[in-house]
This record gives sequence, structure tokens and C-alpha cells, in this order.
Amino acid sequence: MDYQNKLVLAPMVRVGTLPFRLLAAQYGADITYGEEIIDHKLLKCERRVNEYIGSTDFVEKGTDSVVFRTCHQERNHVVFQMGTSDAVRALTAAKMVCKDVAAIDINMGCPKSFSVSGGMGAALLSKPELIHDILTMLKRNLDVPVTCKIRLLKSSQDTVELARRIEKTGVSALAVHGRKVADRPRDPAKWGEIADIVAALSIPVIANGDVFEYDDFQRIKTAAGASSVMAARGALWNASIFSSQGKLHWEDVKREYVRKSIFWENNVKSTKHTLKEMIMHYSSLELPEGKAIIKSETLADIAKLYEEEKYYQFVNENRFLVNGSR
Ligand SMILES: Cc1cc2nc3c(=O)[nH]c(=O)nc-3n(C[C@H](O)[C@H](O)[C@H](O)COP(=O)(O)O)c2cc1C
Repeated sequence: MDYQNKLVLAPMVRVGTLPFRLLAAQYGADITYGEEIIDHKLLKCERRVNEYIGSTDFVEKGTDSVVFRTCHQERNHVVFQMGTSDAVRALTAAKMVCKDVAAIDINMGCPKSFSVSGGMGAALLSKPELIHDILTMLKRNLDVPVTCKIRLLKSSQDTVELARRIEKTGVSALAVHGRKVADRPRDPAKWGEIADIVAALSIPVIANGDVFEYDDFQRIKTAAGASSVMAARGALWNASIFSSQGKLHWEDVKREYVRKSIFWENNVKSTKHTLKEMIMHYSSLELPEGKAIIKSETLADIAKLYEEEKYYQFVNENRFLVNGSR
């Protein structure tokens, strides 16, 4: 995979499932990260080809619970992001999905207590030996590109030192979220500190933080000197941020997301969460639409709310015709 001059959809828990990734790609994202999935969780899954909807699913054994769903359309640009604290476990999990995705990324930036208490996410930032073990294990044993995503350390010098160690493992690229572990999302991202890392490395750096408009992609790219740029919240609120033609109205983007969620039978919790985030940004969950989203229990409820019942019916009837039975 080429990491030069790419617009990248950032990993987002509960948001970055198949319909959202395809939505971002439709508007112009070149590389789309999936939500972080913990290695333990993937190891409980089996791979199932879902001919009914045309996807490849990783489903928790003995259940119908889809942990990761992908499809051939995104095969060349989807990145599987994993949470791990162990090299052997990471490799075993990565081997399960690596033939179905374009690259494997390790999350080394998540500051949430769930991640950190399990030794994952930002907890790895203070364990360079473990980082080295995980990345070299994956790099030596997988045929797909391996990358990781970090946050800034306390001093720019520390981050540069860590980034150099990461580069030595042979990773294909390094994504840098320009905030420190203690920073809040409202604190401005430190593009200048990403520039220090870019200056010290020869592998591509993907700069991340505070891209809210299409023009911000170029601004951060120039300020940091980065190869590529990654957007999270800006894309969550309006995935057409990736379009060089300018943003579409968020209501239109939301409707397209609802249709994709229906088509790909997205986990209803993921669809609800994503819609709630969009509504909270532009409107309010206290208004009728927000209240109805909170109450909805199925994709059929959501289809009804957005007057997409005909589409819902059409998709399901046509699947029945093509496949004969469910
Ligand atoms: C809803 C949400 C979920 C996130 N989930 C993940 C995740 O699964 N893995 C990860 O590395 N970062 C995750 N992040 C962090 C983003 O990928 C990104 O680094 C951060 O939001 C900064 O980018 P931004 O300023 O464009 O939002 C998440 C952020 C948001 C807003």
C-alpha cells in the first residue's frame, strides 16, 4: 500500500464499521481504518463468507455477533486496527484477517482506562521493548503492511526517539495523533511536534488532529511536512469532508449513511451511535429526531424514521430473490 498523498479515515470505535468506511471512500478517502478491535475478541471469532449480503464476516463463534465485517470493494484500502499488549497474540489475531484487508495497524494512542489497564493503547507508549516485539513479530510474519498509531509523548525529543525506534522495526508508515495522552480533544493538535517526527524519519508519517474542512488536509500536510493526513471527528460529523468538490449538506450524508447501514446490515448500536454523534454536532438529541434514534431498536426502525422503508424492503426482497432463502 502506498502512503503518499493519501486522505485517511481515522479509526473510530463504534463508528468505523463497513458502511461508514464505504461512505468515506465514496466521498474521497483513499485509506479507511476500521474501529479498533481487541486481539482477544478477534481470537474468539471465525471467518464466514456471508453470501446473503456479499461480505466477509468475523463472527464470534457460537453466535451471530459480527465483530468485523468487510467486503471486496474495500479490500485494497481498508486497515484493520488492533488493540493488543502481546506480540504472539497480536500475530495470531492478525493472521486471521490479513488476507481480507490492505494493512494491519496497532493502536498505541488510546488513553481510555479500558485500553490502558489492559496494557494496550497508550500504555504501550511507555514500553518501547514491547512495541518493538509486537511490530517486528507482525512485520516478519505477515505479507501485508504493518503500521501503528501513536500520540505525542511529554517532550518532542521523547516522541522523536520513540518514532525512530518504531521506524527501525520496518513498519510501512507511522500515524501520529498530535496530542499528548493528557490532552483533551478540545486542546489544539500540535502540528509542529508532528513536523519534528517527520523531519527525523524516512518512512511516511500520517498526520492526525483537527482536520475539520477539506482545506485543513493541505494545511496540516504543509505544517507538518507529512506524507498523508488522517481525519476523525471532521469525518464523523460530515464524511464528505474528503471530497475535493466541497462538503455536502450533512442531512444528505446522514441519509446516505442510513442507506449503507441498511444495505450492509450494520450493527444497530453502531448505526445509532454514529447518527447520535452527527445529530449532537449539528442539532440536539433533545429534538424529536434524536429522541427517536435513542428509542430505535432495529435497522427497520431507523429506516422508518428516515422514510427509507421502501429501500429497506427493496434491499431485503432482492436479496431473497438472488439467494432464494435466508
Ligand atoms: C468517536 C471516536 C472514536 C475513536 N476511536 C479510536 C480508535 O478506535 N482507535 C484509535 O487509534 N483512535 C481512535 N480515536 C481517535 C481518532 O482516531 C483521532 O486520533 C482523534 O480523534 C484526533 O483526530 P481528530 O482531531 O481528527 O478528531 C477515536 C476518536 C473518536 C472521536
